Amino acid sequence: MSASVHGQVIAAFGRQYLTRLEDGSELACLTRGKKSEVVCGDVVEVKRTGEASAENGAQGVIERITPRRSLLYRSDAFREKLIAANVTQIVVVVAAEPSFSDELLARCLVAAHDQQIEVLIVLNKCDLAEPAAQARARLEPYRAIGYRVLELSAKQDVSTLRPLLQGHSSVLVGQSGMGKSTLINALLPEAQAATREISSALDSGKHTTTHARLYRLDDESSLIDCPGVQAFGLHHLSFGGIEEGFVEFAPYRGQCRFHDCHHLHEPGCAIRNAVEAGKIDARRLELFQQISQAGC
Ligand SMILES: Nc1nc2c(ncn2[C@@H]2O[C@H](COP(=O)(O)OP(=O)(O)OP(=O)(O)O)[C@@H](O)[C@H]2O)c(=O)[nH]1
Ligand SMILES: [Zn+2]
Repeated sequence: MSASVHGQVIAAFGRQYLTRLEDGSELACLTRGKKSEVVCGDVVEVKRTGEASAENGAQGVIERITPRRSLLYRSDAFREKLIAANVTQIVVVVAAEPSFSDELLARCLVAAHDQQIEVLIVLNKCDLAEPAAQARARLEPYRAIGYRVLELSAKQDVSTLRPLLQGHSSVLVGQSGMGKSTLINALLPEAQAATREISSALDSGKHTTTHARLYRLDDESSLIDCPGVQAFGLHHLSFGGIEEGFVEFAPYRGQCRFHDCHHLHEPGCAIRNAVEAGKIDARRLELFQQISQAGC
């Protein structure tokens, strides 16, 4: 029996995982049991189980997941979908066009706040002047409440993004079409090659574009690319948890007339009063109402 070694999950393909071990080598692994709770970014204890065979690429088994610094996940009433573990920063990619969902953005920010993960919003395709101006205006409320917004054009230059990834374990999320792949390829020209290698190590090339991957940028920095998200359910968060994720509500929380105010139509609502006074953006309250009333 060989001893366990530590590694980090760098790709997840269904129930198969590629791990990078402490010595830099990579090992394809399975988990024990049926339910797969392992996610990209997890630091795991791995036991070697032998050489790969033609029908089974697995060469190790994940014995244990070490405690996570953070866990980003989405959920609906039925299931949870893990996104990334141990990240310190979420990079939400939106684009000048096609038009991005500000509800999805708001949901990502709530999830990040819950896990105490830093947020960076990247507005891509800023070479498209007119749509970029409109997108910038939609992001203005986010800047105003303190979120960092970096404008760039992934097709032209991503050098301004690099220093903001330094020292972080970042996860890149965004709707399909926002230019996430273009961004990754510009940051990591070797990423496409890595993807090919990973898919040959696991699962013979299936699912190449549909699962998360972790890329190392340097010794202190890494980047997880995950599939385009269209929905970000927050079923796992309470009303209060969602409220906290609307950070600009903080000064007014607990000041409504009713202790259990939902900030909908109740009289004496401090949040609605703040909107009327121009202290809170009206669209943000609308998003809060949508998200908190959606039941997830
Ligand atoms: N004008 C312009 N177009 C861009 C830029 N970045 C990406 N695009 C285009 O936007 C489209 C979507 O880009 P992708 O990188 O495939 O987007 P994605 O977010 O990875 O989308 P999925 O692969 O569907 O998840 C492509 O046609 C890109 O060429 C940019 O900076 N400027
Ligand atoms: Zn209220």
